Amino acid sequence: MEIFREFTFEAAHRLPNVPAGHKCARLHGHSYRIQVHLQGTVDPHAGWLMDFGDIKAAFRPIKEQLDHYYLNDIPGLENPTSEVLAKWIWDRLADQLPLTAIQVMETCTSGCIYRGEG
Ligand SMILES: Nc1nc2c(c(=O)[nH]1)N=C([C@H](O)[C@H](O)COP(=O)(O)OP(=O)(O)OP(=O)(O)O)CN2
Ligand SMILES: [Zn+2]
Repeated sequence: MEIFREFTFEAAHRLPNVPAGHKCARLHGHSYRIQVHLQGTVDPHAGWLMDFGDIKAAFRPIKEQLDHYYLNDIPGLENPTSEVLAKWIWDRLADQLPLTAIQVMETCTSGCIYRGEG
């Protein structure tokens, strides 16, 4: 069984390593949507794998670091692509939750899914 919880935050960024003239080199912002996916077995009495509220509690300190900040200023996010951000979030949750995936949506149509691979 797999469950997920979605979170949102607003942040600004720019991508420092894109080719000259690329629009993403300019300062801009996104309404990020993050899905935290995890796996486990359903407790027969509770009827759930884990309380969604516990996922929310684990994500809270991450949201506090990201929401309404300039991502490039945050250690580890100097080049804040979706891919870098997904791994950054994974690395901060993996010791607390049985993660299967972190999905980052930068826009309604663009995002990435990180499953803990290298
Ligand atoms: N593989 C990646 N490609 C791009 C990333 C990224 O994180 N990983 N990021 C960006 C920019 O941050 C950009 O803001 C988002 O890209 P894009 O899908 O081009 O967004 P738009 O809203 O501008 O798309 P349009 O449909 O063209 O308006 C770029 N690439
Ligand atoms: Zn962007």
